[in-house]
Amino acid sequence: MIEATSLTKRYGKTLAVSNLSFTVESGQVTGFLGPNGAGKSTTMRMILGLDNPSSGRVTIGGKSYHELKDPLRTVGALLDAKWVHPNRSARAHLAWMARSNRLPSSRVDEVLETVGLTSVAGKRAGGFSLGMSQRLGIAAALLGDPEVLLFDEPVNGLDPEGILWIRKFMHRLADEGRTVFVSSHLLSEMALTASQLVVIGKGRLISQSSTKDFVARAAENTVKVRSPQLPQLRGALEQASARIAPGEDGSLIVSGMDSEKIGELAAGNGIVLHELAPQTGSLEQAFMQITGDSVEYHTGLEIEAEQVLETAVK
Ligand SMILES: Nc1ncnc2c1ncn2[C@@H]1O[C@H](COP(=O)(O)OP(=O)(O)OP(=O)(O)O)[C@@H](O)[C@H]1O
Repeated sequence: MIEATSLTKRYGKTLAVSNLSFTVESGQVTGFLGPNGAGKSTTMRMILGLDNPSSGRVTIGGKSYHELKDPLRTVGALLDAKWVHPNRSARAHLAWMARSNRLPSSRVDEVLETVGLTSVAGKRAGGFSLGMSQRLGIAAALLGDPEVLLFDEPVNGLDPEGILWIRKFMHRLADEGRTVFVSSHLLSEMALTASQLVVIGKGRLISQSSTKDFVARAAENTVKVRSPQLPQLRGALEQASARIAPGEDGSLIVSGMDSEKIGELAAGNGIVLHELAPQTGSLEQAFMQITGDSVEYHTGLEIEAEQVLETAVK
């Protein structure tokens, strides 16, 4: 289990992580979701003792990374798949890692087998595709047979086959009872991979919940309503506990109530409607809205994300 308590990290004037508290349980995949620059990598580095918190604390099984007796047997991580000597073979790379961390050399062939790299184990890692490099990085993370695994944006840049492989592999690790914590900036990807979500924006916690609940919240549709009797309509909606936000051209954007109910409510109160239009956006658009002000910069990936999502839900 990973537990962060009021975790905070400053880099000069930048508050990269701010008062962040969350828990990651074993036996399931937990997604760490946030737009670019939200503070995911910084948090992961703090979990792994590669960065010290400015304040607060993060523990693995109750201990900070520096307090762990045998860190690699407790926690494994994939942060940067290209972190490997290009002229070394996959086997030599893992053997070197095992030796320098006092792990049994017998693990090398075991983990190569686990990630399906046995047949290319003697080849130069420098010639590996991104997908193969990711697998090698995962093999390295598994060397110490750790209970906790951290993956930072593991599917970035992978083809659909590579994405599917990683997703299945994570489920397998969780089914073995391990704690799996995986970061991503794509809700569509996390919706298919993780059963729990820790969502952050600009270093702050936005929500921690089951993926099902977060997706339901993100996908909640709104209804645009226009009426010449706006104050009366607003009053009736508020009384019926609908949520209201101002829209364009004096319209109201209503959530928590579908268009049929709004129409009936208006009719029941003798209110004239000029427009009653359900608004459906993509899940990824809704996610961008939820994390709204917390986006540091947009990348254009949102469009790609929508396409992935649309394929995923078909
Ligand atoms: N070593 C550092 N020095 C100064 N600022 C940093 C450093 N590392 C991260 N930051 C800043 O902290 C914030 C959070 O960055 P971080 O890389 O943790 O976000 P992220 O959610 O992992 O995003 P991305 O997916 O884009 O890497 C950003 O504003 C970033 O510029």
